[in-house]
Amino acid sequence: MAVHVGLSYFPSSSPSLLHRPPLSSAKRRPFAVAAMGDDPIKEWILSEGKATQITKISPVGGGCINQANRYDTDAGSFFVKRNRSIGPSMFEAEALGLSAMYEMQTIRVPKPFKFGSLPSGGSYIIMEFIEFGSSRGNQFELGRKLAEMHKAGKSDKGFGFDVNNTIGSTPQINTWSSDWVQFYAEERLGFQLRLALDRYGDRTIYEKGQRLAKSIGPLFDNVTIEPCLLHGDLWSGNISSDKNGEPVILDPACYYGHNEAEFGMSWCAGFGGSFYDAYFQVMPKQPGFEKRRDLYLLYHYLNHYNLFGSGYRSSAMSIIDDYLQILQT
Ligand SMILES: Nc1ncnc2c1ncn2[C@@H]1O[C@H](COP(=O)(O)OP(=O)(O)OP(=O)(O)O)[C@@H](O)[C@H]1O
Repeated sequence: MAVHVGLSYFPSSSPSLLHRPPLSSAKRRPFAVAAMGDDPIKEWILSEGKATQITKISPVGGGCINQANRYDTDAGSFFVKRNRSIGPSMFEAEALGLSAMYEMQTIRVPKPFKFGSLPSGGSYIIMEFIEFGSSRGNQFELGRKLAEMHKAGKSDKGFGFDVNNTIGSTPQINTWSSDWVQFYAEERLGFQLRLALDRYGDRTIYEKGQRLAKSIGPLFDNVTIEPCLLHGDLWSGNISSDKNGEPVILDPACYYGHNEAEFGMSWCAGFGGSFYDAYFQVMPKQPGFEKRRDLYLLYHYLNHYNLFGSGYRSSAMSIIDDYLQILQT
């Protein structure tokens, strides 16, 4: 029997924070919802994927959260990720993020084809397979193309995204907001600070961090902030290049936000001078960029603290202390 799945974003077993009311289906579903057969991946590849035979299935290493495979067929290769325990909401968010970036036709991202539930539990996503080249690619091109994506990817709904997603495995709340400073203070910093309080009982970082979150307004004086489509989790593990040396970005946590927030993972992205030069040629540097830089690192340091423990606490705490001093709060 064909069963429709994925009619709500998050199954009832998911953390309630992830739940968002469904939007109108016409608006939010560029992908058909998968019907469940014995092997929905094979079924899709052999029907809409236009293959008549799958010649080889091989594992792809490198990811931590999901199991990845390459499917070779007579209609080309597909990249498939499976998660044995999480429902389709996570891959729906990945598909919507990839699709939003793909549509900009600026920087290369894999085209997402399908996501759905697995009959044995868990979920899958099928996307374009990209043959990676041997180099990390050209930093100048990466900066230029990323800036072009930021420039092209505008939103008339404000800051946020149509679905919540995850940053690492931490929920990332994307409820639309017209106010970036409030969005960043509450949905980014505030969310992580509450998590640190719940997870570690860390009242010091929570209270100081909340003081900072309420006082960041002056850091944005004289800046016009437009919502730009962000990859959201841009570190070296999610950056590659194709056979032609063109940059490719993968595994996003997309939302529309201030473009500078894209550099929040720069401490493990290896961006060099030519990357920033090219980026700012397309998206000029805004007044006060340097003084906001650490603020955007803070969200990811807090997330690393929440995900991986106390090794990241001091980095987050010293950013908070420095800003409290600068802002005299
Ligand atoms: N579209 C693609 N085509 C070919 N290979 C890919 C593609 N997307 C990802 N890969 C490769 O597969 C590996 C795993 O993918 P990915 O990082 O998306 O997995 P994940 O388990 O979801 O992520 P993570 O655990 O890193 O958050 C990547 O390191 C990359 O080398």
